[in-house]
Amino acid sequence: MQFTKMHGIGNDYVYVNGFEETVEQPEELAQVIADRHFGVGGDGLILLLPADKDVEADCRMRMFNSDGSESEMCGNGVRCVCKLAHDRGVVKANPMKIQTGAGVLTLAYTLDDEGMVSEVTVDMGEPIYVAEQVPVLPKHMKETDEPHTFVLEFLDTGELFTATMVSMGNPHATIFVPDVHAIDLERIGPKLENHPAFPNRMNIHFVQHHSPDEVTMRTWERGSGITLACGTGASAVCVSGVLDGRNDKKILAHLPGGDLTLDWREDGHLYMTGTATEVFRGDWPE
Ligand SMILES: N[C@@H](CCC[C@H](N)C(=O)O)C(=O)O
Repeated sequence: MQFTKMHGIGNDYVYVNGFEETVEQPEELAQVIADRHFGVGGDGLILLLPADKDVEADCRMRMFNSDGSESEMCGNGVRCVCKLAHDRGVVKANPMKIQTGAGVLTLAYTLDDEGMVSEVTVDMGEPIYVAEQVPVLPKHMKETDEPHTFVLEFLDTGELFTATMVSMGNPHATIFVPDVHAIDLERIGPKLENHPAFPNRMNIHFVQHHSPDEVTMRTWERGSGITLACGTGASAVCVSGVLDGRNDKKILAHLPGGDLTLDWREDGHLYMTGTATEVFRGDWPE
């Protein structure tokens, strides 16, 4: 089976072109192929597939975290799927329509001097910020004055975290802090991901504002742990900041692996712009 290693600002996945290859058990494959010591290495596995027959789209993305769990969406991944589909000659449409677990998304892209996709703007659709739909279980948290913001408590240590909940098709909790680098993400991340308030677990983001249009964020991803970037997460961060009155509707987000631009426009849709990069190709198993 041929694979391609790609990343969106350091959020790296092993990609398989399902127009050419068949993957029997993606949940199992994700765990072994994404292993950074015994496999190719990555934050998970992403498949480029034909769209379902009853869906109007150019192709389909399925994404699996490194623990084998499937997520509805991956913002950095969908930009790379767009690049893979275009650069391999599978889809040439621009804009391109990609079926995901969060619906059919529209992506517009620019090409580099060699005619390969370099930067992609994704219409991420309308964010969801009704707590029950994220989903979160309010009975396990303390309410605040904002309907989408709750206080979470660690029962063992008594630590409190005020988090704003937004779904971009997948669930995100954003915690605003004065210094993002002071957070012990390795300790706190898994405890928040698996908090009883989150029936489907949770992607966790700590965010520091520099100004109303510039933030730095660090992420603990559901099913993958610490990653260098999260595109759905950055989108949720932008929306959470607007809901909490902390930032403008258009922001620049600095993530450990690079930058994304997020724009929550008048049409109610969130637009994310960033790069997509191919690193190498190979055969699995060798
Ligand atoms: N890194 C991704 C999100 C991947 C899925 C996430 N871990 C989940 O389980 O929802 C992104 O760029 O959005």
